[in-house]
Amino acid sequence: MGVVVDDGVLNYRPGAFALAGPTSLLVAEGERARVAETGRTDPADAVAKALADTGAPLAVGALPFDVGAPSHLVVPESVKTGGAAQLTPGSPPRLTPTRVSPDPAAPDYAAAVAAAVAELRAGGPLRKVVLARALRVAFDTAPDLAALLPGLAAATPHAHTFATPLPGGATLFGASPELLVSRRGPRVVSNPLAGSAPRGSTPAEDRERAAALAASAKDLAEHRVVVEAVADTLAPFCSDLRVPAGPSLVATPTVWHLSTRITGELADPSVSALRLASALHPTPAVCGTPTTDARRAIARLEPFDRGFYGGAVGWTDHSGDGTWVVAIRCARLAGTEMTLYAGAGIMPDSDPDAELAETSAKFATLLRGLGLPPLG
Ligand SMILES: C=C(O[C@H]1C=CC=C(C(=O)O)[C@@H]1O)C(=O)O
Repeated sequence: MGVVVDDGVLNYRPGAFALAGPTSLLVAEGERARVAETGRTDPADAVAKALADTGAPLAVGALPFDVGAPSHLVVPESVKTGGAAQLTPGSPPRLTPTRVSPDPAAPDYAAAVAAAVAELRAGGPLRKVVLARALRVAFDTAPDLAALLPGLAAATPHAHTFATPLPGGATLFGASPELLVSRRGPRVVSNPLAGSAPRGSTPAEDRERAAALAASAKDLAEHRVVVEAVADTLAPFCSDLRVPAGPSLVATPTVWHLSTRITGELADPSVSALRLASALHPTPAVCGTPTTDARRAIARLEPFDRGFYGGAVGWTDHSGDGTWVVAIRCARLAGTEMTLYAGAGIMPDSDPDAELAETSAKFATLLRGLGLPPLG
């Protein structure tokens, strides 16, 4: 197998892996080898072995939210890469669902946030927890991802649009605004996001919301927790690590985020992108801090298994280069059932209604990009 470089438009076919960033595109098809299920261990060694055994240039796939669950990593049959981040251009199709049901219902999500706030204020170890909700959407006929992904990519030009097959025939797909880690030679980049506000409906309101987010003590503290965790994890791997003093603002079509781009030079160039991704995951942007307490709170307060939502999706090659994005703004498609996910970082001064509104704004990225009706 070789990597075919193609600067043109590349087609996505269902069952393939795709990761389309603002300046790059990778589409991988087929399954030459499945990397041995690796729950609770760092999968980087298993992937390196699979690449050495097969002589293949790279592996692709997904890490689940729960680090104790098996990852889904494969050595594909064929890989195409492109410089231009284009899937076949297209406008979003109109999807007509037969049923849309939130899980949990909005008042129950707000109650879970209130319970988390009470725990955060109680003086125990928990400092931040990310609580998610799901939207279960049913259709008469199975939606065609090949038709959906181009519209999603066009609607979210600054995100990484992705699709990755999951065990059992389902697919996780989405438009992640958050780079967990990329490695090119010795150069490492991570771009954590945390602290968010829905976009405004007029330019003036939009500017006000951005300014309020940039000045929000709650959101700045929520963001700092993530930046500190990412920097602390990367520091032992790096001879040089640059962490900006404060965050900047980035916008998705529906949400403002606080963002910090962290860059570094690897001290040991044999450390792969996947090893860095495994060390970083789960960051407090998807879990909370301390990690173990946050994971326990999530298990108690969320009524569903996250599966691969909140995990990581990406590729790593034989030289150790790779790109891994945080699996957010995403959905799981299994036949005629689609489950969308959105979470929010809960801090001691979180307002349950504001966190609910934040998750609704996050759902809107995907709903719009897929041509689904807005939340009622
Ligand atoms: C967990 C999600 O977002 C994370 C990433 C960016 C901002 C976040 C926030 O402000 O809460 C979350 O930490 C999600 O979109 O499902």
